[in-house]
Amino acid sequence: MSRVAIIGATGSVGCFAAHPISEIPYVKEILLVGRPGRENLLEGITRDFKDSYAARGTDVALEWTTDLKDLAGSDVIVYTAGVARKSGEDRMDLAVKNAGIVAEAATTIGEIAPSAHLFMITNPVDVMTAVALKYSGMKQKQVFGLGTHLDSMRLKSLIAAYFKVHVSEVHTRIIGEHGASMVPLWSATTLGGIRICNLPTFSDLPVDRMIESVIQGGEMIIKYKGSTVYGPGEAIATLVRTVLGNENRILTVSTYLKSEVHNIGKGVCIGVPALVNRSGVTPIPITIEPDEVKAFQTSVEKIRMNTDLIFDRLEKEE
Ligand SMILES: NC(=O)C1=CN([C@@H]2O[C@H](COP(=O)(O)OP(=O)(O)OC[C@H]3O[C@@H](n4cnc5c(N)ncnc54)[C@H](O)[C@@H]3O)[C@@H](O)[C@H]2O)C=CC1
Ligand SMILES: O=C([O-])CC(=O)C(=O)O
Repeated sequence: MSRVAIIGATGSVGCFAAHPISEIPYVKEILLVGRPGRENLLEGITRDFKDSYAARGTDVALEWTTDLKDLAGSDVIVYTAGVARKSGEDRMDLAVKNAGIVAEAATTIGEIAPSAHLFMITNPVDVMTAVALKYSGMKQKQVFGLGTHLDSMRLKSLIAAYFKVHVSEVHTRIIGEHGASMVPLWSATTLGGIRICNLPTFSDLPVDRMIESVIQGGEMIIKYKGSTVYGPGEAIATLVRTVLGNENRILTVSTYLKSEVHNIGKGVCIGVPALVNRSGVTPIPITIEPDEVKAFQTSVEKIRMNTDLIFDRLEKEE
């Protein structure tokens, strides 16, 4: 039975994620981690959750801490701490601020919990995954980010609604940046197991409008309600369950690339299909259409440039 720690647990996403994570059958302990000075808030959140566990009949031990040393023995560490964007900002605008926070925490995590899986949520998530990987010194398999999994779920929902089918009938994938340069893989999108491009109605599908809606998905929610919570929270729980349950699912997460996608992106952390199980995350080799290759190349270069800028800055600050 496993122990999951959530760093940034007083924040919107970290706090909500504790709820679906507590429903995962393999989870026995949850540790909520917050900053010093937030003790009362952490105690309040913990008491409130414990009431919900009693009401639901959940047998999970829930504790809180402000000391990263308590991360020892964690199987998965979900990292949600840092600044969130406001409406009108780009996720990349958070890079400088969040990189400093992530680098410091990742260094400690690498020392305290070197065999845990470190699962990054903080934005810009692809760059933060690279920072966490470098500063934790942990293995590539162990450090991964939510990447374009949530974007893929947003597209899945739009396609299911368009065709009026259950979401489970739709398989789709967005790769690349968790941001404006994301790349939808229509070539890998199926409806009831049939490639969507082979459906007579495919030409009517408003693909550009759908992708624009996914790109703007987070922005619109932030504009209307302040933060995205339930989508990311459930998506986080899916990844935690897949790792702890050794479920061998193929999910689109941000991971360290070698040559898996047409030899593009060596050394960059970015969203690609990956096998996810108890040993961690392994990108799977794929072949995609020429226009998708081109778009992925553009997305990779954007993330590479921003990651390099952040690494330079962090090195100068050291
Ligand atoms: N990858 C994805 O799909 C998603 C990523 N996010 C990202 O997750 C992060 C958290 O989002 P929210 O929970 O909405 O933000 P929030 O503002 O509600 O919570 C932020 C949390 O980080 C902590 N924090 C802030 N500054 C810190 C510092 N200097 N050191 C340590 N901890 C610090 C706060 O105490 C709080 O617990 C943001 O970067 C956001 O962009 C959010 C949703 C989805
Ligand atoms: O949009 C944001 O800033 C939060 C996020 O990454 C998402 O919900 O996709």
